[in-house]
Amino acid sequence: MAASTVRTNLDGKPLNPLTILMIGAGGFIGSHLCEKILQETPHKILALDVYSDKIKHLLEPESLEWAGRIQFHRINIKHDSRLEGLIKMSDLTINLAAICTPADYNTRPLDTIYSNFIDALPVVKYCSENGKRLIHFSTCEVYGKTIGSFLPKDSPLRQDPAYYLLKEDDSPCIFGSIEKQRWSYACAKQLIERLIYAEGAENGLEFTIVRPFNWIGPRMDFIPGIDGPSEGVPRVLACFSNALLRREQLKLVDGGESQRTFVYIKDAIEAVLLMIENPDRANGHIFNVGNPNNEVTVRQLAEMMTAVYANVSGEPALEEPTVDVSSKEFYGEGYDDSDKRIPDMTIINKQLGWNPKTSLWDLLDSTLTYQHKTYAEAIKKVISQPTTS
Ligand SMILES: NC(=O)c1ccc[n+]([C@@H]2O[C@H](COP(=O)([O-])OP(=O)(O)OC[C@H]3O[C@@H](n4cnc5c(N)ncnc54)[C@H](O)[C@@H]3O)[C@@H](O)[C@H]2O)c1
Ligand SMILES: O=C(O)[C@H]1O[C@H](OP(=O)(O)OP(=O)(O)OC[C@H]2O[C@@H](n3ccc(=O)[nH]c3=O)[C@H](O)[C@@H]2O)[C@H](O)[C@@H](O)[C@@H]1O
Repeated sequence: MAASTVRTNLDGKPLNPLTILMIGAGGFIGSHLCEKILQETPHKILALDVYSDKIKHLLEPESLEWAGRIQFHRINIKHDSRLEGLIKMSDLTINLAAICTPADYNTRPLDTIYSNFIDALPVVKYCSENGKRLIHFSTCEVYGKTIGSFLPKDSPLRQDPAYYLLKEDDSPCIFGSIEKQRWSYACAKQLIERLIYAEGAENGLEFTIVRPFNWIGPRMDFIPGIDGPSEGVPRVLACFSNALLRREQLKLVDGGESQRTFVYIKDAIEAVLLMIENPDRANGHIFNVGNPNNEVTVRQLAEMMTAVYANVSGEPALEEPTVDVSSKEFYGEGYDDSDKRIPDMTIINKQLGWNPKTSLWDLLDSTLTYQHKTYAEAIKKVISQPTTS
């Protein structure tokens, strides 16, 4: 960034350098957000996480252009008295910390609820008490299931956007029964959203809530047995990448009929930077951030990833690249699913003028090129090792 450039926000006001406390900076979204802020803005980051592997390249070597603008704090927000001090030192707090892999929601519901609700409480409280701005990461899962999912399969109303389009200020939150522990995450996220909203209404907290719709790209989650637990189940991008790298079949849960819209992480991060730098337009709002043009069923996603990976790796795809598995077998008791997730973009368009750019083919191409370069050799080594009995 040229030192002489005067950066302005969407209303033409000059931008002053901010100190940003980023909680969960060492995760997938945090690592991309740190990169963007360091490369394109003069802001300082206090990066807080229990892990730093995904931002190691930003922390060292110290000779990098942004040395001095990022400081890592290895802190668990569950129990650390330094949290309030860091919030006080910052102009803005961004909270990304969460357990957010669906395999955990029904198998570790207590950890999921504590992580997404209880552990976020002090962050909200300290921001509110100290008059500090908060950008909190929620999820599109707060919408749960669509109204249309309760209609008969052949109902023409299912084609009507009124029955599936997810709107921040209008759509209801529809979860399954309490035994369906899948919804522990969505419910905890919904309650923290309501608490933040109430802090805004009653105590004047300046807040923005982000609802990401399946952001994907490099550094998402982990590859089991390589940089994560060998029995771990990450989100779908990493599950399918892992299978492709190992030349195993991609598992389609309950037929792979659920639909998702995927957005490229680099497009989504542009939206977050707009929120950071335009508080007058972002405060008090909840924003869907997704790409309504990139909708596929999970089965279609598997087919696309198989085709792209064959191209990227130069290895032909398996003759039968996918296999059906039941959700009970894959995730265990208590799993349930969102049927369809299309974000309404009216609010983010109006407030921030943001639109996603990258097609699903293009984002899968760059992401799977990254996965191949990063993991293919390591996987080959693991596979060639004799297994111990
Ligand atoms: N990736 C997506 O598409 C997506 C979609 C919806 C919502 N979200 C939300 O966005 C946020 C970030 O998601 P992500 O994909 O980067 O997940 P991630 O798991 O990669 O990142 C979360 C980070 O928070 C850290 N963390 C968790 N608990 C902590 C604690 N107690 N103290 C300190 N650090 C802690 C983790 O170590 C991790 O680095 C989450 O709140 C998630 O619910 C993400
Ligand atoms: O990314 C989001 O916007 C949100 O949604 C995700 O939830 P989900 O999309 O259900 O999670 P994925 O693991 O990405 O699964 C997507 C779909 O693929 C299916 N799947 C997953 C993995 C697999 O190997 N096979 C498979 O068919 C799942 O059953 C689900 O229908 C996670 O809950 C969160 O990270 C986040 O809040």
